[in-house]
Amino acid sequence: MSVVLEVRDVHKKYWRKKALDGVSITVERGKIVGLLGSNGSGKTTLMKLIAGLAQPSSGTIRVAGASVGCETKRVVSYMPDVPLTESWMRVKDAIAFQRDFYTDFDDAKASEMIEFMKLNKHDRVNGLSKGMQERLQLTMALSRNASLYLFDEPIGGVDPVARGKILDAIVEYYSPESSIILTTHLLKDIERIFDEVILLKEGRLLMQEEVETIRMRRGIGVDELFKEVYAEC
Ligand SMILES: Nc1ncnc2c1ncn2[C@@H]1O[C@H](COP(=O)(O)OP(=O)(O)OP(=O)(O)O)[C@@H](O)[C@H]1O
Repeated sequence: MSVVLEVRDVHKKYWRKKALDGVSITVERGKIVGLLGSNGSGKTTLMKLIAGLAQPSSGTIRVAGASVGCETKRVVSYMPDVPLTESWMRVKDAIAFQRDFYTDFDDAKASEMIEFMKLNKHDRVNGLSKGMQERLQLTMALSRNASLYLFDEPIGGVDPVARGKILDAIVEYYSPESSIILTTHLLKDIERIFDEVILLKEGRLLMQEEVETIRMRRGIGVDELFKEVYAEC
């Protein structure tokens, strides 16, 4: 199976604060990976570095074989933990913005997702609830045919009933040729879609392991593992 992401010995410092401290991970194509850790462990920082929105202090990051830069930004679809939309936009403007910006934008997929997410094209984005705003961001990110999707807390504001359906949509709308890295604190709800998990603590990599291996070797799920590992936090 081919590798879509290679992170080697990455350090990131904000002044004296070490946000990432020698992190190395590899993600293969077709995998859905949970990037987990307590608050401030470095998850968003790692995503920003992979997306090319910040530079590592040292170390290397390669996406689909290329160093992070213009080329990799074309194949990485990033949904940050804050909305990407402008206050004047309606839902249709936000979608059009994404279409204009990215050549891999898939109109058919976007239309299907807008319907599935129960979004109204004519609604103003600044009038959307937190959950609806997240549905829009997810629609924008998943409507691209990217190689790597990075979702930072994608459904924290979505109600529990819709959450399950949206998770199913994530699995359905992403291509098996691509990979997803997703951060979340809603482990109980989301762990079922993970193939692997990466655990960060205070900027360091604690483990990268397949969920199946965790279940087989330790006899516990990801939610329980998380509670064990971060018990003292
Ligand atoms: N722009 C910045 N300037 C200074 N320090 C920062 C900056 N961004 C992040 N940090 C620090 O780096 C560390 C890692 O932050 P990061 O946002 O990556 O954590 P996180 O795991 O995503 O946290 P959370 O689960 O709360 O979203 C934290 O100590 C944070 O305060």
